[in-house]
Amino acid sequence: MSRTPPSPRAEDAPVLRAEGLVKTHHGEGAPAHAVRGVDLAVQKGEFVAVTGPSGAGKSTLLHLLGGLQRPDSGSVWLDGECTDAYSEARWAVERRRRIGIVFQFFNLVSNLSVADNVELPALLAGVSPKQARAEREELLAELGLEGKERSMPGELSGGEQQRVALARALVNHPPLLLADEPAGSLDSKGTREVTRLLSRFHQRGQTILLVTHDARLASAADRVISFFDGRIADDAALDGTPSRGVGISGVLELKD
Ligand SMILES: Nc1ncnc2c1ncn2[C@@H]1O[C@H](COP(=O)(O)OP(=O)(O)OP(=O)(O)O)[C@@H](O)[C@H]1O
Repeated sequence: MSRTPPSPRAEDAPVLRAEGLVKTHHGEGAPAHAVRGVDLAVQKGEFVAVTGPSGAGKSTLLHLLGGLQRPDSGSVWLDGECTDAYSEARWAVERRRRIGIVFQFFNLVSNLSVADNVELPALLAGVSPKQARAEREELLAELGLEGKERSMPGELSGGEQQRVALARALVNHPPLLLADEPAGSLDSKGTREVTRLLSRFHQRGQTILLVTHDARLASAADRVISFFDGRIADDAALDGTPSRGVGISGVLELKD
């Protein structure tokens, strides 16, 4: 019989916690052991970047943390609450309420205007149309998108579309923002823009977990996790706090 982990609802519980996460993808070829046992806690107000080579399992990890994929084993806690028993519908609700997600290719609804894209998650969460509109206006002004409300996503630059995606992810004031390569399809100007905006939201207290190849983007974080072959190889605060991981060289030695 499987044991349900305890769900302490402590005041100081991490915004996000994962324990023993494992995920293997079964596609056409050999099984891909994308996540091989990950323990992780993200505290309120942290800005964490997960970096690592292509295929290391970074996106899979982010999908597990946001409930977009289910782990084979292990558990995820949101604000101290275990998500093991969450249905798909419950995860969808929690993603609207507690987790904003930004993807590399924006995932905006192409036949909805900028304004409607940003307001949609608020309306789905039961916010009144008046309040959703007010939130949208404030965020679009903050993100330098005034005057673009009636534009369709296809009429915007990549950087602008990513700013709309950021507004949509933040419209319900989620305690946690997850971002999967948010600058992956942008040029260097767009990358600088996204980096600056994430830093600004972080300075205001937004908790962020970001997956990226981009060193500039990772350098905006205050903690960088190196992910290698499905495991955390290194986990270090950028203020000189000693690493808590075994180090990438340690992992390479272990593999040899
Ligand atoms: N849906 C899937 N079906 C089969 N294999 C998958 C699937 N998703 C990911 N994989 C495999 O799992 C491994 C980890 O992929 P993942 O996308 O998590 O890595 P990543 O570190 O995010 O890579 P990248 O930086 O290139 O996006 C890879 O070997 C990938 O091919």
